[in-house]
Amino acid sequence: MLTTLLEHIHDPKQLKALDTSQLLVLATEVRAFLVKSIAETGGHFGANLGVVELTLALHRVFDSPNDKIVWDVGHQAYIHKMLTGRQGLFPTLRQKDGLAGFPKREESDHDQFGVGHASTSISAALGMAVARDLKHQHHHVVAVIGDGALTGGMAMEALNHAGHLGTNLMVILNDNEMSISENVGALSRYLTKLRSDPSYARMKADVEQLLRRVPAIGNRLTNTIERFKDGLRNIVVPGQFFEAFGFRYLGPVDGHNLPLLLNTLEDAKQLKGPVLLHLVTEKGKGYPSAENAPDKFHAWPSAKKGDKRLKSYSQIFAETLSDLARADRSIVAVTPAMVPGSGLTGFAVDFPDRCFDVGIAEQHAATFCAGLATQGMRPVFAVYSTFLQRAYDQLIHDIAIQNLPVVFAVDRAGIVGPDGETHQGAFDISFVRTIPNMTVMMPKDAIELRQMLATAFTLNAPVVVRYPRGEEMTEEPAKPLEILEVGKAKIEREGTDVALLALGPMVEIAVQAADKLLADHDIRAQVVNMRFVKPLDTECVLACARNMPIVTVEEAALIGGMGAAVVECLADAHVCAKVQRLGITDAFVAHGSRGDMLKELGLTVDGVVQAAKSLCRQIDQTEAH
Ligand SMILES: Cc1ncc(C[n+]2csc(CCOP(=O)(O)OP(=O)(O)O)c2C)c(N)n1
Ligand SMILES: CC(=O)[C@@H](O)[C@H](O)COP(=O)(O)O
Ligand SMILES: [Mg+2]
Repeated sequence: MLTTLLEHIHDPKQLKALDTSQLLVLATEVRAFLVKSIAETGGHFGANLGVVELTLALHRVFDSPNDKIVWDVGHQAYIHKMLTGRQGLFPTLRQKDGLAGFPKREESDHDQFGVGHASTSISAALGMAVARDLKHQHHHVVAVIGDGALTGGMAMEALNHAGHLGTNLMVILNDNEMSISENVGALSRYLTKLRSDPSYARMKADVEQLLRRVPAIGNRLTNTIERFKDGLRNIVVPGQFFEAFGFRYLGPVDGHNLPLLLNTLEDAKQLKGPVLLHLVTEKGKGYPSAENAPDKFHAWPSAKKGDKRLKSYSQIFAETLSDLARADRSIVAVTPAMVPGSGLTGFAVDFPDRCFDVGIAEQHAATFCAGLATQGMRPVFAVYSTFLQRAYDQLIHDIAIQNLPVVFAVDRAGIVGPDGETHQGAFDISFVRTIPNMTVMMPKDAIELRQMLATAFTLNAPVVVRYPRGEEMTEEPAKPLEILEVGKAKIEREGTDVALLALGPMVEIAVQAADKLLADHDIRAQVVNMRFVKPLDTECVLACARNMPIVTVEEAALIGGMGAAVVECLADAHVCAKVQRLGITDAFVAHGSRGDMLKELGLTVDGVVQAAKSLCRQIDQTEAH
């Protein structure tokens, strides 16, 4: 049987024994393995194909885990995982109890920093470098950051600090001109200039040659000459931006030329102080469809939908927004580098002047919305729940205190599935509900999502509409869209034995649980679609609590969630009631399918039935005594 080089790599140290031609063979094998494996499991695709040579070169030149390699976002770390003893786990990628889709410290000593969100690598690597210095150690620290992630404010803050400290740190900028979709912004334009202007490369070579010829004689003269050299460099040598931050800039270098990469890394490794190595790579390299449409192959494309009426919540949000925007010219959409994920591709085409991709910059996006709102615009901040965490102070300081009418379209709220801990939308209710002036709602289905968006624009205050990752059956909405009464829950099913207070997609689970409770246990459950977490329908909650025990069901953290709001309401009204809360317990939810993880949390029909049954049994026992 034919064996491959890759099969025999269990430790990156083994790469040191391979010559360049063997490494080139290995690169081909890695690509083939990656394509086959991700086609089976799904996962992040294009970014990994783009760093095959880089990852091989890094593990050949550096000595992981003693040398620290820190990946930004981490969606491109699959090859790193393959080369560090985890190749056999790829069939379990992003599945429950399987290999994680991002680096995780508990998974391997080679994963130096847990990640999933963008723009953290330079800060984390700098922390590691400073710890090394304080402990008088001598290893290398390397951060690998993409051109998209570099647009994040944190990356700039870290460059600023690293340049100030001046310690040994290598930052590798993996520039493929792409974020998930095309990278945007002035910095991106600057990188394009560095990459593509042949005169830069020519001038750089000429100047370096000229500088080498200038003789260094005598101290005073040397200083003058050095100043002259620096001046010349600043005029014509690319990388001025990074040099101004205190980094030595190297590049641009072809990130797919393995021999060149090996030499460049070996040289760069000898340099002292902060160094930025600018690599030019291609997202999707080696897989033509991904090379031609890197945005579509950021992750392996999901199977085509069979039923045309099945749409993602993101699509329903964006279509509704387009309808509303046609009627109201003040509506604008703002997204932090998530045009396709948020469903905004069509909106961006229809309203190019009213759709703003601000790059990976959630903090800026929030305050940008605030500014728009002060001028009478109606900004919609389309953001994943997990990434909204980045903008908490902006939410309070820039939006809520001034009671500005920003609509937060909070996508991926609840369990997201295969991305795991870093991406679960667990906390938004807890962190938003505590802020004065905020309204928080969650639709049970597509129709309600449309109604809630329309309702949000009737309020002259900040509003969160949260909705899950997933698909919904959708019919053409009745027009005009019904405006909901703010703070009013809806009783979906009358009952007398137990009240199931549910939020979002959990309403359907509760309805099915009520059917089962009646059929199998003769328990009549009342089902309430809470709709609003804030303001809470306290009248409805108290009416339920006075007559029956309560089970709350939500796809959100229990601490601070909708159930917590119900319990606060009872405490404030001095009403004693038996309440069982179902939701995300005080632990991070790992990766796995959405279904698997909801099951683990008891957020299923059976989970609700069990909880309701046991509450009713407790009450029967109390009454029997
Ligand atoms: C704070 C944050 N916002 C948004 C995202 C979603 N996201 C994941 S990868 C990515 C693009 C990153 O682009 P780049 O760093 O250039 O890496 P590439 O995929 O091009 O290799 C985005 C926007 C994220 N992970 N974290
Ligand atoms: C790495 C990252 O943050 C994104 O690529 C994320 O995985 C996208 O998630 P969705 O698939 O839910 O859009
Ligand atoms: Mg990129």
